[in-house]
Amino acid sequence: MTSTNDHELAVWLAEQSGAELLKVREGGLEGKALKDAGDQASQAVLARLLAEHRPQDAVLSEEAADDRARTRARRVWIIDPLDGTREFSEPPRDDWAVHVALWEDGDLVAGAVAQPSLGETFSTATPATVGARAEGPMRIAVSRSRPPEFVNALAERVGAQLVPMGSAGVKVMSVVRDVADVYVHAGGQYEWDSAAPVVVARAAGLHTSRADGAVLEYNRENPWLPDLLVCRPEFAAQVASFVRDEVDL
Ligand SMILES: Nc1ncnc2c1ncn2[C@@H]1O[C@H](COP(=O)(O)O)[C@@H](OP(=O)(O)O)[C@H]1O
Ligand SMILES: [Mg+2]
Repeated sequence: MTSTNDHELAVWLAEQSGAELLKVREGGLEGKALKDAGDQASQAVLARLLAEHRPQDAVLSEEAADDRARTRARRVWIIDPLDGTREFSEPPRDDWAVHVALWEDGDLVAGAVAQPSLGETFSTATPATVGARAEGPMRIAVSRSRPPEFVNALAERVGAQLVPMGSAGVKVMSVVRDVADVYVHAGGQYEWDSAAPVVVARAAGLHTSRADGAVLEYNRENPWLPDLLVCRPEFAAQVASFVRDEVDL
């Protein structure tokens, strides 16, 4: 790839890694061996290509030692080489993703979320348009393995259906794709789980915040960022006020 802007680079990186992950998945491994092979292969692709194409930039990755010098850097790539590792190891599930985000001077500025099994990449290079929502009750995307404790009470309060699926990126993109209206999470996550999905969702005009409505901050010394709300803007106040009133975050 020749020189390119950060938005296009994010897409290309996520798709290069996605192609590698599809190959790994065809390789006959299972269970933990497949998870580990996927994490390592995708990390290797992203680390190599970032070093080649953006040698000056810092990187925060789920799969690499955290060099805290990044907290003094102007530009930091925040990457999750394989989000939804569990689902990746359960073929033919398609709810896993590659996350590539760029943080610059205080906020997220570019990103891509590839869903290789769907052959789709969502990005800030070509922001998605979120159309009119499908008719019917509110749909809340939640973790299939670790849903927040309060989601059943929230669903009952607002008359919503729960839509369980793997991967934070896939759940955020489900709101972009009008498969869900809201993704709310609490109880644990790191910056790499939400950075790329959040910048892509913002570019599509969606609401993004902490679960209680507070501002999301990235490239902090401690990358623990345990809760998240991404939704159609019209649902943000209702969900965030439920979380503020009813949940100990
Ligand atoms: N309680 C928790 N603590 C730490 N990480 C969590 C978590 N709940 C979810 N996550 C992370 O968020 C991502 C999406 O999870 P889920 O599919 O359950 O919604 C996963 O990333 P990885 O697959 O990259 O590890 C998972 O590890
Ligand atoms: Mg992750």
